[in-house]
Amino acid sequence: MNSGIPTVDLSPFFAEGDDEGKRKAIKIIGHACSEYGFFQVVNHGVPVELMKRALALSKTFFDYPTEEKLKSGPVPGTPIPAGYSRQPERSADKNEFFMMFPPGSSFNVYPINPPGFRDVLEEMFSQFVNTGRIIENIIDECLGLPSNLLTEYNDDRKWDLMSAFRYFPATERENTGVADHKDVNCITFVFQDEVGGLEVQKDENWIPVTPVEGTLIVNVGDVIQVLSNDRFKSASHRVVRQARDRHSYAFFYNIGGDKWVEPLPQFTTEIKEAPKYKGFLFKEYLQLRSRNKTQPPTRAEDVISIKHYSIRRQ
Ligand SMILES: O=C(O)CCC(=O)C(=O)O
Ligand SMILES: [Fe+2]
Repeated sequence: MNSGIPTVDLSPFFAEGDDEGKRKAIKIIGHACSEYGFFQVVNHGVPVELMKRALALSKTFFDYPTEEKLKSGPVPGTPIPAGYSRQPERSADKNEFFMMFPPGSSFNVYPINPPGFRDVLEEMFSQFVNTGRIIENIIDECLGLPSNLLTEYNDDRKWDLMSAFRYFPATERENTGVADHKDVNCITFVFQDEVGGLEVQKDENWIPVTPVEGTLIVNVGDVIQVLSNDRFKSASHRVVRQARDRHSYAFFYNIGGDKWVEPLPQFTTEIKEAPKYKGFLFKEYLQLRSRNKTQPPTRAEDVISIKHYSIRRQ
């Protein structure tokens, strides 16, 4: 099925010896990351049955009355809203979500019902971390970096997070599920139910990503764009609401907040190219980005994106 973005079979990375298969996959992913910033994967290691179960359980959860869902709302005073939340009324984004940090994190809040939801969420989280490592190694290869460079740099898994989303049906006047944005993190995984609605911007066009069961959508975020000095792009994407409720999961393979992010020497000094970004502390960027939501600027040009750090040349 033509879903609009390239599809890659990751099975060679789970078997010994298929070097030809690996080379092929690396070639498609390298091309996809520079042209689209997005691709999708099959045979990615996350069990398809687990993904289906996760969607079924989150649908059950989001169908509960609000007061029931709010029992697993964020603990007051925690810096990040783990558990169940709904986008603020004035936000353009119209969705509710359940967010978690790595299993064992003291921020996490889990609902008692539906039974099994917590186990499935925790299992999904660990599976995503494994697939994240594989993609990270592939990105090293695609970019011609020493193997393990990204894994050694990205050695703090505490900042990873996963969300289950429910988007409300479009109305006659509004259809924004998530307004267009670029992800801040390293690598994002998304899967959506059969309703669909995710769209990726390429050049001036919005490409709808057709839902295919068991497929994971992968995109590179701003961190990879900066490290690669724009070799790989963090693409704008959005969710357009449909006639029916739409459910999805997103996993954000992040980096530690204390990491310094700047173009790697392999793409600057070593090849005598100018850096396109100044360096920054990751958590400072996260803070600026979260302000876009908590105190939305009135002028569109004041919304913070990775351009905030770009070095403009005459
Ligand atoms: O729900 C989705 O399909 C994607 C959500 C998304 O882009 C995000 O949360 O950054
Ligand atoms: Fe996103």
